Amino acid sequence: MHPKQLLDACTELVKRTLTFEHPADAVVSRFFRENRSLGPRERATLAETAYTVLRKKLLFEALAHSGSGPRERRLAILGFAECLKEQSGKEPKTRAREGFDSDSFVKAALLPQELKWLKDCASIQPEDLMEAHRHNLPEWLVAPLKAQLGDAFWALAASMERSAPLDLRVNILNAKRSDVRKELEKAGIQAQPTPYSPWGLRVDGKPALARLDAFTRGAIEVQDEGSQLLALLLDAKRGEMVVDFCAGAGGKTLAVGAAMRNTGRLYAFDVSGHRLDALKPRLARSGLSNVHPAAIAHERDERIKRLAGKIDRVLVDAPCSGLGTLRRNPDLKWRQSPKAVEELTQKQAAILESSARLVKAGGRLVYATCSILPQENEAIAEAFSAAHPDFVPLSAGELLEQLKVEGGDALCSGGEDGRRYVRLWPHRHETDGFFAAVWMKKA
Ligand SMILES: C[S@@+](CC[C@H](N)C(=O)[O-])C[C@H]1O[C@@H](n2cnc3c(N)ncnc32)[C@H](O)[C@@H]1O
Repeated sequence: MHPKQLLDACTELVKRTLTFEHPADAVVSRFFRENRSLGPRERATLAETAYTVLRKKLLFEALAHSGSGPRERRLAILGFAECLKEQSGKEPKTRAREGFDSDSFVKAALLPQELKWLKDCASIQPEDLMEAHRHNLPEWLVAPLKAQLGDAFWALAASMERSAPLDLRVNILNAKRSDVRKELEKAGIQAQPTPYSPWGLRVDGKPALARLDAFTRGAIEVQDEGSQLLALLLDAKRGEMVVDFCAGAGGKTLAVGAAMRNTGRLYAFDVSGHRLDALKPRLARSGLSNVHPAAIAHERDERIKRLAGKIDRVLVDAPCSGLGTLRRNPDLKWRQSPKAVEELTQKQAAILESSARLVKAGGRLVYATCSILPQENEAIAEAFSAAHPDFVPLSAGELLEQLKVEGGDALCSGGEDGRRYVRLWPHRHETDGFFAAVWMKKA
């Protein structure tokens, strides 16, 4: 596709994502379905351009006050130029061999006056920008993040403007991490063991995985290292009765089922039958037969009542604002609101309350989110502890130590020993932002 046409397509995609009517990943997927002839590199440029605009929306909107032509085109030009620079920096050898030069590509796409405007924008120094144009976050999010992080707020804001690494979880039921690593290397894919999760591999770049044998035979699944750690924290054992209360498409379910070595019984509940449907092909690949997906009407469903007091381990990966995943879902910072978060906290408390009824004496309860807001995390956990003296809070740091996670203390915060909760941050741990609290039901 000619650079001019690609920029036009980027402009259209940027326009659609900025309506915020649907999640950006759904808008991008739909756009690709409507334009099936797009090649992999064009798709990558389109998606990254749209995501760059979402990540740096406040800065780009300020820059787009100058220049000429439709506003969406100006925003798309800024995202397009940045994305191409990034791409050429990441794969210099391959693309240089193909004669690709990002500057000439951008030049070929732009009108002369647009090129001049882009150069003027690039000459602005970061220190001359207003604060909001440097952090690109909505004001309502800034105060709670600064209160938690102090000066490290800026490192978080910068990390949220980058894309997340590609992490894989090796299915320990049918593969070994070291073998899978070698197999990927043979396919030209470099990967390193993740620093904390014993199941993880962090892949260089963003290679296509779906056609790899390791993928089709269920030896690997794409899963952020942080998400793997939450499944690990449940520490589900062979032969146990386990519930994944908010299983969704089953990222954590699959990890927990493999940790149970395909024994016992693992119920995967969710109110969304649609999400549970997405678990089925993954389940088929994984070789697990101990997982029982079931759609529930709500958290007080009859099925829950029947299992009350019978379950060894319950994982509550609660619906949340998702603000820990801004590297992957940058649109969330513009789609969420304080009101939506407030509503979510009520849902989270209700789900935790109901799911706790399942836990048997001596059993374990894990509450987790991919949020970085204390009201969805520590506040929910502390209110639950206060209302339930029969649930003993466990130290996440101690549990990670028992699970032989090296440097596990650095993943934790809160409580008397500073290790009560798992608290993962993109700028500190290179994972999405995650929270987890663990309790044991008194015998
Ligand atoms: C954070 S997502 C789960 C992600 C999933 N555990 C994974 O690792 O891929 C939260 C899930 O909670 C589900 N949910 C929302 N309300 C619920 C409820 N009352 N009871 C059970 N699940 C609920 C949503 O449908 C969504 O799939």
